[in-house]
Amino acid sequence: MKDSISTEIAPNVHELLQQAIALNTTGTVYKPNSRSLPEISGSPTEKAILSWAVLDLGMNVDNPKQDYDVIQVAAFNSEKKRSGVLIRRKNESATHTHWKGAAEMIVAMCSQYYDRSGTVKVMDDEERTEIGKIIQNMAAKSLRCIAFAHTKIPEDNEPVLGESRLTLVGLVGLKDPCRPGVRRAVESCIDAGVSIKMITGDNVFTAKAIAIECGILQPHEDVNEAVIEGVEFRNYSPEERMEKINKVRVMARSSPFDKLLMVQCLKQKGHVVAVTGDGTNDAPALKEADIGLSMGIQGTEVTKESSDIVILDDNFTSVVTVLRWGRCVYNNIQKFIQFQLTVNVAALVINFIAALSSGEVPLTAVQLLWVNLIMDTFGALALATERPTDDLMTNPPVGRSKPLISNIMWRNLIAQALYQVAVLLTLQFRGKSVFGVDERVKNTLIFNTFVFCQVFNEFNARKLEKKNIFKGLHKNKLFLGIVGITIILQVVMVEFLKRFANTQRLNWGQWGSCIGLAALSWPIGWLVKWIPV
Ligand SMILES: Nc1ncnc2c1ncn2[C@@H]1O[C@H](COP(=O)(O)OP(=O)(O)OP(=O)(O)O)[C@@H](O)[C@H]1O
Ligand SMILES: [Ca+2]
Repeated sequence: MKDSISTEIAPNVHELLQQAIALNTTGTVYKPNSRSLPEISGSPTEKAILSWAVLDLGMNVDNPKQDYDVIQVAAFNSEKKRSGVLIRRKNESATHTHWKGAAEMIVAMCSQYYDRSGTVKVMDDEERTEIGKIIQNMAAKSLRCIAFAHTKIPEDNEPVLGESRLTLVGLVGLKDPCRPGVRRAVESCIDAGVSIKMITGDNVFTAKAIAIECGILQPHEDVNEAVIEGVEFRNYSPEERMEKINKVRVMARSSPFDKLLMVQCLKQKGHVVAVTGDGTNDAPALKEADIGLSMGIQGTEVTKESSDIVILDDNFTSVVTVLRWGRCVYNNIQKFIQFQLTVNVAALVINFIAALSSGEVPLTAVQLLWVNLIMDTFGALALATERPTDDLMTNPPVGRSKPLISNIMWRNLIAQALYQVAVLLTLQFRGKSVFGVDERVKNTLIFNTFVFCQVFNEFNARKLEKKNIFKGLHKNKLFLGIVGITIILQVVMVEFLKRFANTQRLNWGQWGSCIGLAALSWPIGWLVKWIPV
């Protein structure tokens, strides 16, 4: 196989290619000793080209380095998408220019080409279209197409790194296969209401093929508006850009500025934007994005510095994990806030009304401190440690301008707070006659009912929307532990800490009433969830 490739290339072309690959590169080949495999490093593209030359063509990249001096270098950048060198053979005065880069751009700089036998031919229009087709065909197979071009500058001419009238040496197609799991990750993101856009430096055809491969585009859909080139996007008026941006899903041949522009437009549209990237050319977009995710292994230092999250394993599927945990934390904070506000509203109202009407408050300072402990520390531990569930990934994303306390939360909160206030005020004003007890026992009844209302409501708070509040409960040991400890401590407060907590012992019937009243918050919570908001 190796031999068949290298013998198909004419000797003079082979030599030019060897110069081009060995001298016009930022990658390196290191061979510790003659028997070990060479270690190749550099950017992914450089690495691919060097390993093709060394391993498949059996080229020696050290020879050209010894024979030639590099006089001038035009380094690769994302704007120009090509790199060039000006070289001179030692003890000769003629110089050679080598260019390598994005195929159609390099071909546009050529006026001649080497044919199969290694003779130079003029590139007329017909051949130009033919070469264009070859590039397109390679791209349609999701290959990144790189072209090599050369020109010899005679000794009496001034040696400059010219960009025209070159001779095309050859084309190579590089495959960057879609990593396993990416397709599924893209799917999960789309299901979660996140739209995915691919911005790449590759040409339109390669970009389209890769986008189809990883599920960003569907194979047979009309991609007229979905695929766009960087220049086209750049040259739109701001209004046009705003109008089209939602439809664009793939942007090809983009410069770093195009990437940045895309993020700015999306943000202006009111979207929350996350960007992933590895190269220096992604840094501006990463910095501008709401969430910048960089790659830990391939990523350059600049990229990592500009990002908020570094994905250590370079795996796109980790984006889904980030999304999942991000939503989980947000959701847990919402649950906690809803729970806290309910307790606060209820405690405030009952003490306020009681103080106004009788001048005495039913809940003492120690009791309120205890309640505070339940809702702050214990509540946070119980509710905020809930692990992500699958249905988080089927909800639409929360918009930039959505309030933290949603209507759903207000609904649940108001219902529970109203119920608690109603029960506690009834106890305050009718408790003594209904239960036939004195002031102190009545106050203990209020305190005990109030605490148990929170215990039951803690279960309600586990789900903001779902009616089954017990789902996954057995997996949350911490929650169950906290509830258990709260109940035990409450019994101790009421039954044994009379002096400290200002309480009176309650009999079985009174305990039953407190718990029964509090338990009603479950059916109330369930009923309330039928009210659409
Ligand atoms: N080392 C290189 N030398 C010459 N041309 C290159 C080199 N690397 C990439 N190219 C060309 O530039 C294009 C990629 O440009 P750029 O690096 O701006 O894109 P990108 O979006 O960062 O791509 P990716 O992250 O997939 O590498 C490629 O399609 C290729 O034609
Ligand atoms: Ca890149």
